[in-house]
This record gives sequence, C-alpha cells and structure tokens, in this order.
Amino acid sequence: MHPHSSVLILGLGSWGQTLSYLFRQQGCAVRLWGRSQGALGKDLLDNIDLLVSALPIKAVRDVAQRVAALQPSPDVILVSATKGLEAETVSTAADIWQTYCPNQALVVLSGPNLAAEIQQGLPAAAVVGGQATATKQVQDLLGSATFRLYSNEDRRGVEMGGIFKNVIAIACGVNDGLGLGVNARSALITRGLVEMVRVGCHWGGEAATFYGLSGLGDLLATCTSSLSRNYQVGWHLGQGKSLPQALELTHGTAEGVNTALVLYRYAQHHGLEIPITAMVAAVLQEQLTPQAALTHLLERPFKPETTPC
Ligand SMILES: NC(=O)C1=CN([C@@H]2O[C@H](COP(=O)(O)OP(=O)(O)OC[C@H]3O[C@@H](n4cnc5c(N)ncnc54)[C@H](O)[C@@H]3O)[C@@H](O)[C@H]2O)C=CC1
Ligand SMILES: O=C(CO)COP(=O)(O)O
Repeated sequence: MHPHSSVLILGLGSWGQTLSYLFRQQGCAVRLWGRSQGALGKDLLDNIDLLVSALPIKAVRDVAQRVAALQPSPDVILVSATKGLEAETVSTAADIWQTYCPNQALVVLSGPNLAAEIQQGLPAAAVVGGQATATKQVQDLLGSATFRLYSNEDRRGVEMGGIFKNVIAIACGVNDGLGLGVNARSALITRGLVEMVRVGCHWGGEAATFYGLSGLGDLLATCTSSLSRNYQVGWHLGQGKSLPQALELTHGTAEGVNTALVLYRYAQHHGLEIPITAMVAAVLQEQLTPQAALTHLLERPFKPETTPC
C-alpha cells in the first residue's frame, strides 16, 4: 500500500515489535532501534517518513536528546506511543519530545491495544492525537481494516487517557486478585473514568476525548484483561504479593506503578479529588493493604453522582 514509506521505530519491547508488524503489513520499510544496538546512528534517520517512539517513559528523555542531536528532517513526523509520566518532571512523553524536537510535527498514538492480541492479527482501533495534517498522514500509513485509526486534534487528552488508565487497571487487578467481583470492578472503572476526566481536563485535555478510545476504550481493555501488565501487577498485589514480588511476576513495563504516585502528588498539589488513584498509590507504597484500601474507598461519605466537565 505504501511501499516507499520508511519508518524508524525506537524501542524493541512488545509495543515496538507490534507496531513494526503493523507497519510492515502496510508495506512500509521498517527500521528498528533498541538500546541493545548501541548508539543511534545518523543513517537510521536518513529518508524516513515517520519516527515512532515505543519506549517506556523512563527512556524517552535520553533517547529524545540523542535523536535531537542527529537533527532529523523537519518533514519527519514523530509518533509517540508511550503511556507514562516522567516522575522527576511530571512530563508526558509528548512534552519531552516537543522540548527536544520542536521542529517535528508530533502526534500521539493511543487506544485499547493489547499487543498480544494485535500480534495474533485480531482487530483493534486506536486514535492518533495531534494536528490534522500529521494525523491524516499517520492514519493513511498505519490504518487498515484490522487496525482502525481515528484522529483527534486534542493531543493532550489522547495522551492523558492512555496514561491514566494504567492506574485504574492496577486498581481493577487488585479488585480481581481479592476476588471482589465484577460489580465492584465496574464501579472502579466508572469512577476511575471520572478521575481521569477530572485530572485530564485540569491538564488541558477535553472531556469528550476521555470518553473515546484512548480513555474509556483503553480502560475497558486493560481493566478487564489479564494480558495487561498493569492489571497483572494489581492482581498479584490483591493476591497478597509484595510490590517487588508482583513486578517480578509481571513480564514487561507496567507504567501505572510510577504514574499512580506522580498523579497522586499532582492531584494533591492542585486540590483535585482522585480517591481511587490515592488508594492505588497507598497500596504501592505499602501504606495500606489492598483490602484496607478497598474498604477505605467504600466507607467514604455518600455523595451525589457528579461527573466533571
Ligand atoms: N505492550 C502493549 O500492549 C502496549 C504498550 N504501550 C506503551 O508502550 C511503552 C513501551 O511498552 P512495551 O513495549 O510494552 O514495554 P516492554 O517492557 O515490552 O519493553 C520496553 C523496551 O524498552 C527498552 N528500554 C528500557 N529502558 C530503555 C532505555 N533506557 N533506552 C532504550 N530502551 C530502553 C527495553 O529494553 C525494552 O525493549 C509503554 O509506555 C507502554 O505503556 C502502549 C500500547 C500498548
Ligand atoms: O496500553 C496497553 C493496551 O492498550 C497495554 O497495557 P499494559 O501496559 O497494562 O499491558
């Protein structure tokens, strides 16, 4: 379909490899870079159309600096697929890329995209957040009948949905590890969405975006599937494991562990109420047991069912 388009993917984890599979299916020439390959060479950036970052958040700043030093052509569109927050600076991946590569068009790719399902060829949908010309180019290049891509000009909202849902996925994993049932899990997802909208709007996202694929869509996927690493961490905690044990038993990056703590501090600083996230942070820091955290949530004073924005 696009036999002459070239894509460089940064990050050789499960998402980088899955995106590589999707781009190759579309006929793109794909180059891959992972840290095991050493320095990022200038030749990797020659004549590429897209630069796709599928790195965990902890790696983004270092790699973005290295990319910036190689001065990519301003025609190259940057696609950020990371779903995390940098702890020290409370920056998103797009914030970091924007700082180091201000001349590139920058879009965010997010949605309910469990890598293992996509690698089996199962259908999925996602959203590309950013300025219209760039999102259209990514849709044209990566979108297909099995990977349906929507566009959304609210890049901030698209990115925040994917970041926030990881925390609620941990909460739902804890719920299921404790054996508390589908009703309780559904309440966590629904009230977790309220927290996402509250914080996401404060962060500059639009409320409507959080009811789309990158918000509600990804909540539904990761809060109900044991394929989600964030859900798995929560599940092990609910089963009585310590955080180091839960992380050991979970293969791959669970961004929500760090994100929960960062979001909790952010919300406290700005006077935002996010009780589920606060309880996830308390469990992760071993300030409360999973059971005590769930009890604490249920014992909060009754209130009207308000939804923000
Ligand atoms: N796996 C999935 O289903 C999806 C993951 N994502 C997001 O994509 C990002 C990456 O996730 P995964 O690929 O699943 O993680 P992963 O745990 O499978 O792989 C992470 C990769 O990053 C590399 N890495 C770690 N530190 C690095 C550094 N300092 N410099 C360069 N590379 C480094 C590791 O070697 C590994 O190859 C995360 O933000 C995740 O939330 C987004 C959508 C779907
Ligand atoms: O973001 C994902 C699916 O959309 C992957 O979720 P986990 O990182 O929890 O595995």
